[in-house]
Amino acid sequence: MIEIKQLSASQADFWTALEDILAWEGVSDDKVTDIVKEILAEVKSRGDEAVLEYSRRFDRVTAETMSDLEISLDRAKAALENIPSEQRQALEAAAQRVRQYHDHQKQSSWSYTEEDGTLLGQQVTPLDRAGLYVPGGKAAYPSSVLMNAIPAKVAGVQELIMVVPTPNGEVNELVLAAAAVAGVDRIFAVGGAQAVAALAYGTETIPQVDKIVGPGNIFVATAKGMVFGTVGIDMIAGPSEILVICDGKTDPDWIAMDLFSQAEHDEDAQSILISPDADFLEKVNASIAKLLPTMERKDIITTSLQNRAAMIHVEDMDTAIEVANFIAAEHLELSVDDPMEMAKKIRHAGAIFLGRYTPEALGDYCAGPNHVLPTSRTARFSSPLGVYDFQKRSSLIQVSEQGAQSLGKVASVLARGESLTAHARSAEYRLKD
Ligand SMILES: NC(=O)c1ccc[n+]([C@@H]2O[C@H](COP(=O)([O-])OP(=O)(O)OC[C@H]3O[C@@H](n4cnc5c(N)ncnc54)[C@H](O)[C@@H]3O)[C@@H](O)[C@H]2O)c1
Ligand SMILES: N[C@H](CO)Cc1c[nH]c[nH+]1
Ligand SMILES: [Zn+2]
Repeated sequence: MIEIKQLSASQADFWTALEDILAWEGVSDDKVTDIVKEILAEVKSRGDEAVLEYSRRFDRVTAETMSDLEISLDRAKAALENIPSEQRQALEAAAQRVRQYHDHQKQSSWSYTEEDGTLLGQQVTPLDRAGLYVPGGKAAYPSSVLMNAIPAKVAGVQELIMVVPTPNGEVNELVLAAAAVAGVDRIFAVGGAQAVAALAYGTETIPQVDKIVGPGNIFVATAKGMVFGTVGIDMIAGPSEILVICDGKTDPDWIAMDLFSQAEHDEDAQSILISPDADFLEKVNASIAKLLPTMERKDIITTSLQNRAAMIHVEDMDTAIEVANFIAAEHLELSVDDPMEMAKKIRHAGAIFLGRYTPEALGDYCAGPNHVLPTSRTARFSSPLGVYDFQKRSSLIQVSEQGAQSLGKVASVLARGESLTAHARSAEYRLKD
């Protein structure tokens, strides 16, 4: 019988117990840090040769040269032609919804003109070249291809370089088909820290990019953290998480399966249920015991639930909200009568799924919003991957002759206060008297 931690928000040590459950040990592993540092240094100095060596070692590919690891766009288009039509239609339907949603996020340049003719504003431009990391070690993620590539395309990024590991040299046809649907420009069958390093520093074959986006395991996340500064990154995403708040009136089998849906990603994934109804928590425990043996990935789910899941009993919904805001989960399901009212009180969550008919899984594939989301409590300060991650802003300043008189005096005083004489004189040269 699977043992899931049962907590009560009224127990004396509740908040410390919760913090223990939320702590993700993977983040502070010195061994991983050392391995990733070495991989980055080797790829930086030896380029393709090092990428090939690591791909042979970690992904067991048999490629002789880096060009063997480039997958042509014709190959991706052929994959799209050859997958079953049901899969092609699903990919295209999902892509269309993701595109439509992200179209709303596109930011435009803006400016305003002051009375004296001075113009101020921001010019919004896309990145030139983005690197898309598509995870592929334990499972293949065509949906992540769409979620990474489509916002970049909407932003107007000129070149999208996708990397994806192909364990044992096995290429996933749906991943390639998704790359064709989303308009990726180049694809390399490379994963892990070596892929991140290649995108960050560039190699003889893999072009250097301006920003690397996309989720991945601890090696990928650590590498992204280390190359930040050389290139931009979207976020450091940890294992998937789901938090469900339920009033006890949803079918317990539905809630059990929603918890499984994230647990099946990874042994380190986290699933938490909060309810004011103690009997309901028991019913979900029973559903879990009943449904677990039917799951294809029951071993991963079992480890994830045993190590990282929790059932939390609360006195009322206000406490449920307080706990949810503390957890700041990647995905938050509000399985209650009036989810919209409750959502107004949620301050921290990557994505909020409203109502009993909105399982998180629909957001993973086709609702439209991005599924690359802040994890490990980082929703307190970061947001879903979006078009804005592929756009940057330059300030626009055009001072009129008249404006230069008033601004010049202010700047001159402040510059002299900082003992920066060249600044002061530069402003003063434009003064008429
Ligand atoms: N947040 C999201 O949107 C999202 C989406 C999909 C997947 N995910 C998460 O992404 C992760 C994917 O992980 P994954 O492992 O399946 O694929 P991955 O592509 O992230 O990692 C596979 C790579 O890890 C490297 N690696 C493995 N063992 C290594 C070792 N001992 N030393 C050095 N390098 C090693 C290999 O190079 C391999 O190519 C999961 O945690 C999953 O939950 C998140
Ligand atoms: N739930 C994952 C993000 O945490 C995304 C995903 C891809 N495929 C299925 N799920
Ligand atoms: Zn998922």
